[in-house]
Amino acid sequence: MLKANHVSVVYGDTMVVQDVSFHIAMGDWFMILGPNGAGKSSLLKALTGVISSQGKVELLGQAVQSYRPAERAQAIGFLSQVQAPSYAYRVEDVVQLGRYAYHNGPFARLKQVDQQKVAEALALTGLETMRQRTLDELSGGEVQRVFLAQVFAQDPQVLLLDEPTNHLDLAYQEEILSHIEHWLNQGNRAVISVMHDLTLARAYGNRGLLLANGRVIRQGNLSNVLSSANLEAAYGFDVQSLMQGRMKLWDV
Ligand SMILES: Nc1ncnc2c1ncn2[C@@H]1O[C@H](COP(=O)(O)OP(=O)(O)OP(=O)(O)O)[C@@H](O)[C@H]1O
Repeated sequence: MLKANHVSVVYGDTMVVQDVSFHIAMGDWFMILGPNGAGKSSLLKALTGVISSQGKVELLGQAVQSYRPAERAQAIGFLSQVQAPSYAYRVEDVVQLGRYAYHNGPFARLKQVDQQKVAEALALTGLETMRQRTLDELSGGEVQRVFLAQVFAQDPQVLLLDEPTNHLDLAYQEEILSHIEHWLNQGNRAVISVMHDLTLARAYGNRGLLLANGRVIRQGNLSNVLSSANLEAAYGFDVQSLMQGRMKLWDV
């Protein structure tokens, strides 16, 4: 459903993503992994077509750069790393904005299908009872769920997520990722996410790639990608021994 062919991203005179190619099939949860500054977010943004890149990204057989903005928003849902609402919007208003791509302007009257998609998104994220509350009355994890509900309401075929569990405690991490997994399992969909937590990436993803200094160290099934040797090549130290040593702290 999505193919990246020889994608590179250049800022000024620095190439931060170098000649990356991969494909994603329906049902995949594809993880983009690697250390800080590796180029993960830049690659994700290049996939959406919102930043210019070299190479080609093809979504559903069409170059993503050639989509009109509304068409693109109907195909791709993008959840960025930082959600900083500057106004105390109501939960249902934020979720309804996910239907913006299907209308002429944000104040258009919602049709029955829009109401249904909003209701489904609120149900999928467990926000039905909070729909009248304002964002300033919610916890950080609940706010993250609201923005996830917004991209669910958008009803895209591919969801791009930049660190969806950032700043969330363990319970909320599991909750958000379970909601995404549930969404993915409804069929004809795919998820691509940038993740720092390698254990969560293993638990929820099936395929992915490991980036370091803008280059792919390895891609494919995560069990192969996340080998001890690949992790050491990407992070510059023995990641698996560190994680295993930390796990021993929990032995009683
Ligand atoms: N708009 C920009 N202009 C110039 N340089 C940028 C820009 N955005 C990111 N960079 C640089 O590009 C490199 C890759 O950044 P990117 O955010 O893609 O990395 P990342 O792997 O997502 O990092 P992190 O894990 O820290 O979020 C970094 O060196 C960063 O400083």
